[in-house]
Amino acid sequence: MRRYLGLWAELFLLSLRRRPLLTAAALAVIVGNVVAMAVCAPALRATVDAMVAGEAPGAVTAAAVAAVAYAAYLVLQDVSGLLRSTVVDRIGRLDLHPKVYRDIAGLDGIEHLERSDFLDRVALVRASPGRIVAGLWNAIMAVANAAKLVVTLLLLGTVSPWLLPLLLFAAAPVWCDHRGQRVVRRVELETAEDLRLEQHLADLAVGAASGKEIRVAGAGPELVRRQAEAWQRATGRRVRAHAVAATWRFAGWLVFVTGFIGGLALVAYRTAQGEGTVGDLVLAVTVAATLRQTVQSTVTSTTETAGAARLLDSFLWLRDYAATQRAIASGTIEPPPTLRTGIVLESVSHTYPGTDRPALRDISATLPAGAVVAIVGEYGSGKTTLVKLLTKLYRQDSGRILVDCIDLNDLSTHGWRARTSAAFQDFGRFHTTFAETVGLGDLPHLTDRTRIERAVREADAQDLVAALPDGLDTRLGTELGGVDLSEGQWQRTALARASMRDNPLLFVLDEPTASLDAPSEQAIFERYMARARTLSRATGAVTVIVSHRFSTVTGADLILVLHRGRLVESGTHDELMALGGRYADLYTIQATAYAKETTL
Ligand SMILES: Nc1ncnc2c1ncn2[C@@H]1O[C@H](COP(=O)(O)OP(=O)(O)OP(=O)(O)O)[C@@H](O)[C@H]1O
Repeated sequence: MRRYLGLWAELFLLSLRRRPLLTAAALAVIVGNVVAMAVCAPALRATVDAMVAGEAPGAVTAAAVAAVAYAAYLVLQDVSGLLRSTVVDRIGRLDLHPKVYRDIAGLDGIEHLERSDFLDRVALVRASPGRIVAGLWNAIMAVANAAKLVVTLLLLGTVSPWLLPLLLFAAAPVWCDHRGQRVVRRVELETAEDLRLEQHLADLAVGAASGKEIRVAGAGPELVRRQAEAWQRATGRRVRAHAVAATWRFAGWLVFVTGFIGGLALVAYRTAQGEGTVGDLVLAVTVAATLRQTVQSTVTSTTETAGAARLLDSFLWLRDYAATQRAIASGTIEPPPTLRTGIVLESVSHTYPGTDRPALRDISATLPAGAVVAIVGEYGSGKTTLVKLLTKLYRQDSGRILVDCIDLNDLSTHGWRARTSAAFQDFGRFHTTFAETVGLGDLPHLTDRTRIERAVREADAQDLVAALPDGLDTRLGTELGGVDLSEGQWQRTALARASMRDNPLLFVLDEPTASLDAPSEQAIFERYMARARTLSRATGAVTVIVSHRFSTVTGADLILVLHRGRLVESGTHDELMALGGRYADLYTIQATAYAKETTL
């Protein structure tokens, strides 16, 4: 609870700082609403008593006060809702959420993007913009409603202490409503899976991604039948649950009406006996009539405040996570202008969070300055993991990575990234203009046409650009009215993006040609080998190429062979072939298979 109070205090100060007028107005309206309610019923009683006593001026004044208070109560009630939703929306969407996104996007590593507990929480927080701030205002409303309840009880007490049990009768509809809602919520939870299934089947049946397969297989009608079945199962149970809730609500109202009539009969009896005034009777009727509403609002605002706990927990967890990561993430040393020694791996091991098996075990190797280093190995052998460590997307569990004798952990992440270029196998598809999608590879040169055109040439993508309707200015991505590209064409945009920086110290190509045909792949590799030589002369850059196809990397200066997370062999192509070990075996198998393919 202390953490929530801390968060609410912080949100309240944020609201006051960012929207001072709106926040103050919302608070003033809430307080005004409580005051108007406290004034209205006693003013009505005074009006009736003055009329009965024949005091016309007093009756008129009291009636005017009652009318103004009642009008103010109604107007402020409406305005309060409006102001609260405005402040919640503005602070939630414009101030709080962008801050959370900045915090998350600003994290150095990508561990969080591959953790399901993190992604679940992000999804929850994203789906509820404003609900975190609404939690604060629900808490304020819970306090205001409790104040209204106290006022109501005080007023009833002034008529007769016997009216105080009316609170219990007023609580009956709220309790019954709660019971009914519990049934609805339980059934909603139990049927959520059926509805998710229904949604999934609907997406499959009409979605573009699966459209071809569904049509060829003729599975459409079957999918629709299963979708309808899931829908009926879920909605049938939900309708029945709502009927049960309605019965509970009716029973609650019956109890309240019984108590209400009893209470009024009591006050009427006392008035007839001369123990109270007619004004008391009017006050009792007025206050008792609003009592249920007040109890209901108090319970609703309290329940909503408590109900937001899961969301608040997720939000606080994300913030803590971001703060912890920021605290450990970055070093401060700027990378050297050029590499002299290179990159040295000393007994590097890494296990992904939530897994038991190390993805890399005890890797020691030297990646000399200016060298082209190929990392080869079978699926899941740890190639990409090694690349993720070199680009500081993850931090190794043990061992050291030295860049010209400086520990990579001590290098400024921002500085190291500014001197790193990379094309990954799971490349991004940015739906913007072709020029921008390439220019994003080096943000300070986002609009530098000469550089973009050069990067396009390096990725051998000139023919692709020439075929686009507006050349470099063509918008990509059909959702935004642009052009869609094939897998291989998207991959070329990623390669061009990775070619934007002209002075990297580390140049990574992680399966950069997996979506390209064999001749394009060969041409690209030759081009990037040449680029690596140029970079090597300019900055001593290390070029790391990850590939499954051994034939493409035979020209590398050093080949590292990984197997189940271990470095099992290293050397040049000739050395490894002479060794006759794992590399030689796999190379021969691939070369034979390729030769068969080409002679068929
Ligand atoms: N984010 C992650 N969380 C947990 N385990 C992971 C994660 N990424 C990779 N792994 C596991 O680590 C091991 C090495 O994966 P890695 O992606 O480095 O292999 P790879 O050699 O690049 O494979 P591929 O050739 O298929 O790309 C695999 O067993 C993989 O399942």
